[in-house]
Amino acid sequence: MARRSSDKIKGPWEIQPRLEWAPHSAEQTCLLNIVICVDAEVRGWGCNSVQLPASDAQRRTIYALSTPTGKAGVGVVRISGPDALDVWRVMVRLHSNRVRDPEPWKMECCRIVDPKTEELLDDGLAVFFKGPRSFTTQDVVELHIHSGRAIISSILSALSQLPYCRPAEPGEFTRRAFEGGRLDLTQVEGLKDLIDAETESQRKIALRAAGVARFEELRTDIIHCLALVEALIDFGEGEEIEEGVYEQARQKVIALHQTIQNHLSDNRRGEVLRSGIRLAIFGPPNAGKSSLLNFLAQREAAIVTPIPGTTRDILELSLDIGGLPVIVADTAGLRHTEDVVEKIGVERARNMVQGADISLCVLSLPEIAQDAPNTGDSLQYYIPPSIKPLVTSDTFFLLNKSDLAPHPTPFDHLLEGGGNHASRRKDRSWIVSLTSDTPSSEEPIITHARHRVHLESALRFLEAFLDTSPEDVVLAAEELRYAAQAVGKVSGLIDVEDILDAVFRDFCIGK
Ligand SMILES: Nc1nc2c(ncn2[C@@H]2O[C@H](COP(=O)(O)OP(=O)(O)OP(=O)(O)O)[C@@H](O)[C@H]2O)c(=O)[nH]1
Ligand SMILES: [K+]
Ligand SMILES: [Mg+2]
Repeated sequence: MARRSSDKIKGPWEIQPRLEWAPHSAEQTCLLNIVICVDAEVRGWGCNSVQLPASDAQRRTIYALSTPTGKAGVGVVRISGPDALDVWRVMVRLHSNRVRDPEPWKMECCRIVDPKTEELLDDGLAVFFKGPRSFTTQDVVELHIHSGRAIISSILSALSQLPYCRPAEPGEFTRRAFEGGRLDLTQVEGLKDLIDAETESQRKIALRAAGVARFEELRTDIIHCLALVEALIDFGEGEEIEEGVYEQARQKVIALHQTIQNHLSDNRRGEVLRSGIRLAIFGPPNAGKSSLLNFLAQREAAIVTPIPGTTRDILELSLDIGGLPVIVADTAGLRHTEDVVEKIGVERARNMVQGADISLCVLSLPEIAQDAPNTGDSLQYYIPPSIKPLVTSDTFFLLNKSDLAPHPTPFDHLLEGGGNHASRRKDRSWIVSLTSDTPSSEEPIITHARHRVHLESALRFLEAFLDTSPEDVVLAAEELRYAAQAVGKVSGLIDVEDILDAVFRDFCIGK
């Protein structure tokens, strides 16, 4: 049974996987709803921004297999660059046998041939996307072929013989799309995450990033404020410009400041969802930690024996729990020991627990029940001394081996009631349901540490604007310009002047 040491769960979001753990017999099923809440101060989120190859000055034509290698119905070879049409001319033979250039954006049945020998490589489909109306904004040819190892390699090697073509680097098609203005940086990151997304929630977050460029909206809003202030510099209130313009800008900035602050106080949900939650299983020896890990993994990943001190090193597994990526670590049982190897294991276990986002302490219910004669006492009196220093308000407890415990146990009161508490079922199974009081706030938009850094800097510039006296219009405008640039860095667009011109023209209609 898992139970949080504090009643209220502060975390803003939750996982609600339903674990049905019945290591010993079907009758003693232990149903467990773990709700994992991650608090603001999670540690160690690295910046995982996309690594793209260096810019290709010559913009040569590149090619690659765009679908996974291996046996499949269809594989797609993509060719992008100024010579894509030449590739078509030397390798694609239309079934109609008519010699003509492709009709753009139309799928055509064709034979794909070796450019030198005219030898047939495969029968398939081909389509020509005329730039800039293509993914990369360049001319693109796609060859839809039968996806077999031999066919794929014959087509790729035919392409490699063409002097004007070279194999694409990882991410290079996307890079060209970005450089062609087709995607902004957040969309590129979203696309990469989408390809990498292993679990459902990650997929959703990635889709969101790829679809909505929310940062662009923010930036445009800041630029609107800037336009208002710039208008004052150029014309001066009361003359050609209506009264109260500065105040209008101020109010907008206050609202924007709030919006950005809300995004920043998302407790890093977006980043956590992307990189996975680190869950450490710990507790005294023989409590059943490795059994729990094996249950979660649905396989015998860790060695389980009745001998205390079985696990020594840390065993980490990446799991998908309720659609969230969770990195679960099994650790050595915590106890004082003179054994050199076990000692190191215990030290590693402590460090792991301290570095984890969530820790789950497994205790043997019969063992702690032995020392707990009084019903109604809090669990914390019975936590073994070796465990206590690692227990925080965010530690979950799992009271294991309930099948061996006396009935009633001194801890039944902890497990009664519903909602945020645990409840006990009549059939000796247990349900613990810990749900967050705080409804999940808005969808997170910050999925990379890089976004956070720029948003924080934008926030500081907006604050500086609000602190500037309206007399100092020029200085105030400068702060807004910096704020827009900071947000612009998220999407990789910093051409503030261009947008400013456009917005400014609109704003000054007739003045
Ligand atoms: N009866 C009963 N036995 C259990 C339960 N869970 C685990 N065990 C047994 O308890 C023993 C210890 O289990 P492990 O999973 O190795 O315990 P551990 O906490 O990983 O132990 P160390 O790695 O030595 O610290 C094994 O014999 C398990 O089969 C349970 O719920 N009920
Ligand atoms: K053991
Ligand atoms: Mg173990």
